[in-house]
Amino acid sequence: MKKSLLKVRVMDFITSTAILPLLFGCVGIFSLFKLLQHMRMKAYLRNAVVIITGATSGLGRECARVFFAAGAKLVLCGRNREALEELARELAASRVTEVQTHKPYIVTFDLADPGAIVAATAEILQCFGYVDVLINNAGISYRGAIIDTTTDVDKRVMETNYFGPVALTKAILPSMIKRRHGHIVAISSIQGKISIPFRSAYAASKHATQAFFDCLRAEMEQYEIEVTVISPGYIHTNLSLNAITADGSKYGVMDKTTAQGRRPMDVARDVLAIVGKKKKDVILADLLPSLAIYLRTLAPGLFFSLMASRARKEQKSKNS
Ligand SMILES: NC(=O)C1=CN([C@@H]2O[C@H](COP(=O)(O)OP(=O)(O)OC[C@H]3O[C@@H](n4cnc5c(N)ncnc54)[C@H](OP(=O)(O)O)[C@@H]3O)[C@@H](O)[C@H]2O)C=CC1
Ligand SMILES: CCCCCCCCCCCCCCCC(=O)OCC(=O)COP(=O)(O)O
Repeated sequence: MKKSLLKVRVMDFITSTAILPLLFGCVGIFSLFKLLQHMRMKAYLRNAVVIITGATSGLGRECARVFFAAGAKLVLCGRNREALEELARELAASRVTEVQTHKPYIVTFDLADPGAIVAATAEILQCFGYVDVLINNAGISYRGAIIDTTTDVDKRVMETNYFGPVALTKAILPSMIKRRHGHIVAISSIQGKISIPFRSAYAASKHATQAFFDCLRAEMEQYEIEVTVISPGYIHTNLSLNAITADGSKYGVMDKTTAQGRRPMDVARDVLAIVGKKKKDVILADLLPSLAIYLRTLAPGLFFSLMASRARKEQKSKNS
């Protein structure tokens, strides 16, 4: 049959049957579903009390911008009060017309200090009475060979990336359980799913994060508390500059991979949508890291060989 004749026959079929109205109906229902989802997401975050840790820089700072614009009552956390105050001033000066915005509240504490976490939680609960969303975003990275790394460094990374967020989450949880409402978010990493050489402490802390919050999700379902783990790939932030090395000194280098990473503002917008949609576990990365995760699961032997070869190459370039 000629191509043009086939086209005419197909068009005839479409117009003479109920396919066209059905097609329009499906598109209409889909658009309506999307609109309702968007409205529900906006209502979920409007006036919600949202704690963001690590709001002084990078992803946390951009999350603060997008959650502020969504009408959340923000609690900005970090160690540097001046940086948080500057951000709060900037947010207050920004013009958001769509929703009513709220002056952010600032709390400074070090995630490596359990006493400070308890005091900060008490302050937040006294001020707001409750917390709707806790975003465990603060974190520190690390570069070094296991053989050279002091246990103090391993502990420092675990304290900031794992024990701190766990302690903060545990401090907030009872108030959420009482209300049978709340949402805990953990910003993990692709390195919470796969481990790459010379990142042992960081990858271990992110794997532990994934495991803890997966357990939490299961335990909290009965209280209607949501748990979301987000695993981003590289983001263009100060993470590598602030990373610590095997002896605990600052790495202080903007790695090429980090510099070429996604814009923190774009990742923050994704975080907002993921939280608004109450997703449970999301990988926010390009194809290669996503494939690497599948490879680790489906062909671990091959994945381990690739990582060993990567380690050899990195070691060689360090020695030369
Ligand atoms: N950048 C990337 O490529 C990726 C980042 N991530 C994750 O994203 C999250 C945010 O990192 P990013 O924005 O990139 O990095 P930044 O270094 O820009 O920000 C890290 C934030 O964590 C805070 N922080 C660090 N240590 C402590 C501590 N002991 N107590 C309290 N706060 C602390 C810092 O605050 P301050 O020092 O001012 O107190 C800062 O606000 C981290 O969990 C990171 O692992 C995940 C995947 C990729
Ligand atoms: C079927 C073919 C699969 C090919 C897979 C090849 C394996 C390639 C390995 C890719 C490794 C990607 C690592 C991504 C790491 C990442 O995104 O980490 C995010 C961070 O947390 C960055 O922190 P850092 O301090 O390490 O900069």
